[in-house]
Amino acid sequence: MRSFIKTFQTHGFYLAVGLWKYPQAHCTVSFRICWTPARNSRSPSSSFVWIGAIERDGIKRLVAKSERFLCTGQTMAIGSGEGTNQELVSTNLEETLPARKLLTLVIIHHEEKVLLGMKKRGFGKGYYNGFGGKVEKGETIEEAAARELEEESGVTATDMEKRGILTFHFDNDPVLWEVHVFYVTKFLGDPYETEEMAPSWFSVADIPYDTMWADDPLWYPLLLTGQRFKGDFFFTNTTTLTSHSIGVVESVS
Ligand SMILES: CNc1ncnc2c1ncn2[C@@H]1O[C@H](COP(=O)(O)OP(=O)(O)OP(=O)(O)O)[C@@H](O)[C@H]1O
Repeated sequence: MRSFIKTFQTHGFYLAVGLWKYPQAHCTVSFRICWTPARNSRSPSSSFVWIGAIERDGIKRLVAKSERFLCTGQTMAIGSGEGTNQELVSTNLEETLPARKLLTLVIIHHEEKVLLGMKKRGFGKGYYNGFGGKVEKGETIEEAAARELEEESGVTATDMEKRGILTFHFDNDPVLWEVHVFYVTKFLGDPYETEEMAPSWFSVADIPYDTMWADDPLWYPLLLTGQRFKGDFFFTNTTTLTSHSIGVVESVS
């Protein structure tokens, strides 16, 4: 985590400006706080105005407009509620970010065709998709992508490149799903049917979007034309896409 916080004093007011960067979580938290000094040491709370923003994957959200500030000596805490008995939300802003689950998705594009698998069980059963799954403890995202590809299709990628990050928000799940998308054109072995997936080749013009996740037609064209991208997708009832934002980016690392 990289961070800075600066405080200023002027005309009886204090001003704090801060910035936290969380490269691991692709996230930046910034804030400006203006507050009046505490009236006395037994009443350390003072009124203040807070303007904060969380920027994640290039998308900025305003997180708060005003709250109460607990200021005791050199320590500062962000709280909600009134008065000095306010509930402490967190002294560590990282804890206020929503939980994320990391997943991978590998798309093989070879000789004008795309390899997709019909999912035979579990999440997304009945849909064609690339190959992937959850990142397990102790492995990198790249290792997870290579492992899932081998487990689900029997092939080994030799030129895997990360090309996209997609965040899925489901209205029935507080955990965000962060899917790292990898592009492969070279591989070893012949794909075969496994317990989880039945693979087939499709020409680019015949990708079966009708039997795929609703977000897929929004980013496959970017992937297949050499672009890098980041997107946010909001689903209700697990499979209905209600809104989204997607953009081409320079780098996805
Ligand atoms: C919502 N829109 C979506 N659009 C496109 N692809 C989506 C997706 N949502 C999930 N995916 C992918 O679906 C796979 C699920 O993986 P999933 O079977 O749950 O993982 P894993 O193999 O680890 O599970 P089990 O071993 O069965 O527990 C995984 O590649 C993930 O990236």
